[in-house]
Amino acid sequence: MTLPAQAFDARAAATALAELRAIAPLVHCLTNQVVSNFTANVLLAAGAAPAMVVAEEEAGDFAALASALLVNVGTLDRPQAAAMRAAVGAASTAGTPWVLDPVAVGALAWRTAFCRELLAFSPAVIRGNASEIIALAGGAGTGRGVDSTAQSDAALEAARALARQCGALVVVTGATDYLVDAQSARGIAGGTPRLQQVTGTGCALSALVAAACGCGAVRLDAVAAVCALMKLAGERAALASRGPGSFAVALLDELGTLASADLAERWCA
Ligand SMILES: Nc1ncnc2c1ncn2[C@@H]1O[C@H](COP(=O)(O)OP(=O)(O)O)[C@@H](O)[C@H]1O
Ligand SMILES: Cc1ncsc1CCOP(=O)(O)O
Ligand SMILES: [Mg+2]
Repeated sequence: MTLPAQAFDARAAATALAELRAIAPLVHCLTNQVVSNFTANVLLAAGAAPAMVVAEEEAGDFAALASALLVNVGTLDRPQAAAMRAAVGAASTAGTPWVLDPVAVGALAWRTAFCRELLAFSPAVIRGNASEIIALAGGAGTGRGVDSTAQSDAALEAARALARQCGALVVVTGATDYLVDAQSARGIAGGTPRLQQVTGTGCALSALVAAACGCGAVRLDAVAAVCALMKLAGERAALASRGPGSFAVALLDELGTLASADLAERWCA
């Protein structure tokens, strides 16, 4: 069975993006070594404030005072796992919303068990590619390292099961991004395959999702806003660049300069 997906509310998303830029949420990032700098720059470009506070001794304190927390297991090791446990525990106690990016879950047993352990601490959002979401929900791992071998619509049922299991909003990205909760699914089509040719766009999007969660009550519109923002910035950057290097630079420029009203213009009929 395939879940029917509704269109997202692009006008409400435009409003939510303007609010995010006004609030400039402080995002505590526990992320992987590959994408740390790029993630910080994406958050800054979009109007949020990044901070990578990584020591186990400090991660809990900072998670308690940040607007939101990102946990990304891309280059997970023992010290980082300890810092993540401290941060997620403190975030739960303090009411800081946190986002899980289950990079390469399904491909590797230790990180798969670790992410499943963290689900008990109620992430606000889980953002992953289709293979990761299918595997985290208990299906067979179909990924190729950090990349998906499945289309995002193939993960809709898994996303629904995961949302029901842990109460999170589940975001499955791909040619169409889907926002799935226990009751509904919303789709955002667009973007460009070029987004897959620069490492860290998915990871940076998860950080933007955390920023969206750090703007008050977790709202579907705010998460949709940052997904749409990445897609539209990618479309524009593809037109303004001549390869992966200039695309990455152009993407940051577009994330910073795109007007919130542009989201409504792009996706409203
Ligand atoms: N085929 C595609 N066409 C358009 N946009 C895509 C495509 N694949 C991925 N994206 C976009 O690239 C970004 C990263 O998504 P994805 O590649 O699924 O994550 P990950 O890097 O975690 O595997 C998202 O903004 C997503 O919408
Ligand atoms: C290449 C790589 N290896 C471990 S984490 C990572 C970055 C993955 O980034 P993304 O999932 O956003 O493409
Ligand atoms: Mg990727």
